[in-house]
Amino acid sequence: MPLFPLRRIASFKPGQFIPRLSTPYTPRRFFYGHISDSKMAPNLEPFFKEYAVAIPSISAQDENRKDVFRMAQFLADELEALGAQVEQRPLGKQPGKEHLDLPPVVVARYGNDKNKRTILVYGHYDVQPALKEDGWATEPFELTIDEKDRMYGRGSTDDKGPVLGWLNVIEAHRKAGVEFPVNLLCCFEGMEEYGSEGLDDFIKAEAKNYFKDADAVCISDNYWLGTEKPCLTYGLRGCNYYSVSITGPAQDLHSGVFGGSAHEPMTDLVNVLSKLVDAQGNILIPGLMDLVAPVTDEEMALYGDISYTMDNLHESLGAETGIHPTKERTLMARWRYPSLSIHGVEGAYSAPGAKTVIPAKVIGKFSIRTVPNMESPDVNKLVFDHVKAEFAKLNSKNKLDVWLQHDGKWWVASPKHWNFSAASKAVEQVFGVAPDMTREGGSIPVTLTFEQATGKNVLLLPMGSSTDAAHSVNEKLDRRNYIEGTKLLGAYLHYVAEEPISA
Ligand SMILES: C[C@H](N)C(=O)N[C@@H](Cc1c[nH]cn1)C(=O)O
Ligand SMILES: [Zn+2]
Ligand SMILES: [Zn+2]
Repeated sequence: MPLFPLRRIASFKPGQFIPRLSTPYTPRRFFYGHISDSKMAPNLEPFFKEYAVAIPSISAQDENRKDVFRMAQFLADELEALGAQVEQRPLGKQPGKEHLDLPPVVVARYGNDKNKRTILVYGHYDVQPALKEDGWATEPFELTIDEKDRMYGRGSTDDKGPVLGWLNVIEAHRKAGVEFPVNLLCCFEGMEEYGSEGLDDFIKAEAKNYFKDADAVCISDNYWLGTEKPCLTYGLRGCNYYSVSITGPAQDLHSGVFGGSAHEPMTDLVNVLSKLVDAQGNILIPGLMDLVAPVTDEEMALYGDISYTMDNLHESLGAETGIHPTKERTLMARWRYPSLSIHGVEGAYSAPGAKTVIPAKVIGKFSIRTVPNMESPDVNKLVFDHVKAEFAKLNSKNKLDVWLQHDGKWWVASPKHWNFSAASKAVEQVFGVAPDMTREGGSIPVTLTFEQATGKNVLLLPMGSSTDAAHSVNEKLDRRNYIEGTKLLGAYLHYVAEEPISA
């Protein structure tokens, strides 16, 4: 494959004419839902309000399930319009919530040339919850672009931007009249932010069917370590998500009448939660750290070379509240040690004001990010035993229950594979630097499943940067990352086509 088409794809700019293209190239899909951007406005469709960031496809909230389905339909329609063969595969009912259908997996094939490599790309079209009242400066489901070309909106970086990046790559090739370098298989799911319910079985079933031609897998669903230098990622932490409920009185109580004379669920819960993790991030569950693989000298030597500073951490935190004094210790805490986070309490009074209520039932939520060699059943046993033992020490007459909501496995692979070499060359082509090789603190539950079920190498190729605030308020994707990231995905596919077949 000559480099010419690659250069052409990798060097166009938004709004710039490229050969054989009658209109300026604009990755228009992402800009549906946004009208005031003058550069993009001429290319917007009149029905813009319906799409992409504008669809609140929140998988964790039952009332948004219809929106998750709408988002699947949007993607399927877009892929079909681009000439892909698309199917929406049902996954059945949601376990534990049988009144809800799981959103479909949108699978697609673009190209079926036996002489080309086949790349399977995975992404997710569901998003985390978001409310303006959480502290967003703009409406979370209206894409808003500021004067620094930062594109704000829930899902912008996690993971609608990267998913649409793959579609933009197809569109760019079609508009430019450039032959597509590989066959592309797409697998886009709608439950990733809720533990990828149902997808493991689907991947295992399709590994030797729909995905059988895949030569390698690429996932664009994580972030650079900083804001300037891209990275390729070869490891993820897992995630075990727990709920602990405490119930007592038959209904909420007046604290003046019952305070001091009844065991209070919220008091018990706060006591139990305080025994999980200390203020320095140390997990207080006996035996848990014994499950963690020891650090080797070889691994220790890797951290120093990574382009990361404490300033990068402070920039993405928006504060100087890091726990550890050095970048090495910070990266290890994020990549290779477990962490325990307390996320919230259902049933507790959280509105402004001073209501003097004693909640009758509260449910605390926490999760543990897991690492090699922690196995989920071992972690669960230690968690359940510890929570029950700490509750027993309170001598409360309330009732406690603790359970696992969902778990996802950690993953660490070898980056010594043509899949990573191709991505590395693409980063150098598009950004002019060699990428850092990183692991990631977040979780993409199906990564290991793809690796094991297909037997193929899996690469994580992120588009967004460390300041994107995924899962937080004011999530954004910089326009530069979106445009250059789209080029990166395209260039990667061209380099994949050039990698020696024997590798
Ligand atoms: C890294 C990826 N973009 C992501 O955000 N994954 C989620 C997946 C999840 C949700 N519950 C458990 N895992 C994450 O890491 O929180
Ligand atoms: Zn994601
Ligand atoms: Zn996410």
